[in-house]
Amino acid sequence: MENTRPSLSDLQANARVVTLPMRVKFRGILHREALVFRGPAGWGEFSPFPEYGDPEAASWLAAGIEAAWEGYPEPVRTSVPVNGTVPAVGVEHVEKVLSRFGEVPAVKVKVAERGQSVAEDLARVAEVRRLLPHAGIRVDANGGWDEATAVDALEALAEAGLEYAEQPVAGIPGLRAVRLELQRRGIPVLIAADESVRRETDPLLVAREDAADVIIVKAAPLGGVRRALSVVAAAGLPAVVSSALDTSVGIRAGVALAASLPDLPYACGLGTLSLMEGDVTGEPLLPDGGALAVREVPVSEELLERYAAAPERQQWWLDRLARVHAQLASRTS
Ligand SMILES: O=C(O)CCC(=O)C1=CC=C[C@@H](O)[C@@H]1C(=O)O
Ligand SMILES: [Mg+2]
Repeated sequence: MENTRPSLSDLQANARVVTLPMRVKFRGILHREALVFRGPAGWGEFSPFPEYGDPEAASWLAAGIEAAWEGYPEPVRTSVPVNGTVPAVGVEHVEKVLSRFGEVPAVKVKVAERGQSVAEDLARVAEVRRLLPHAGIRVDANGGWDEATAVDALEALAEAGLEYAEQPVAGIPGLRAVRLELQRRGIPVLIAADESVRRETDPLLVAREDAADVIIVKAAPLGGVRRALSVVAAAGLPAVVSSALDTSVGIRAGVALAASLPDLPYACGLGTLSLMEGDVTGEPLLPDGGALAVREVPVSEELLERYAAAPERQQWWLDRLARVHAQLASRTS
């Protein structure tokens, strides 16, 4: 992709930094910052979470460059099913959060939030089950449980009927141990790996180690749609496409990935614009009838201005862009 790699000044020429307000706290934040840039093939996004280091952020930049300089592969479907996403809110807020997604075939519920108990997780999941008796339910612990707590919690949660449990514990050995213990006890919960795919140097290790039944794939941390497609093909496990809490520009990449996968057995975690108050387009990629259309995203100059980040945050992102661009340039492939 050497000939499609833009120079730093190519990227800077059309780069914009936004701070988008969120409707509900997610990952502990109420504002999502993102840098978007325009290239010959359209808009791309560069929005690694602020705490991520430059080497990890390089894959996110590769994904943005793919979008803006190469475009996406041919889709094999015209829309992709999406799940609703329920952050670690109190039971009394679940209905309101769910209402923002409309009708969805599945719901992902965040669990194991720091400072909360398994009882609170069980109550949140039970409330989703009460409100949506027929939806698929999956939980995401973001590695927040230890092994013993994970097995006990999943035994209790299994009663709600889970599609899978995403990253119940941190790390590949832990995932493998929990998966084996669930099997040994006959607890019917599949294990999905998220951080153990996107934050490992080798995204295929978790599959080789037999540590998961399902992999979560995100276009930005995996270095773009084409790279994510090859990870899925090589892993040989069912894949769930999910968002990185992106603007509609980044969600478009997730949609392209989901639309190009030969098999799409699960609803995608790409409905997250329902958690956001602002976006860079007047036509956000929001779920409609439980699905997102595979379509382009017209970026709005007016919204780029309305949500423009404060000058010091713009500078922070532009400095980061320069450092990470240098990282990417120093890689051989
Ligand atoms: O998968 C979904 O339903 C929504 C996306 C989502 O949960 C996430 C997006 C971005 C960062 C992560 O903390 C989180 C995840 O862990 O999957
Ligand atoms: Mg996750």
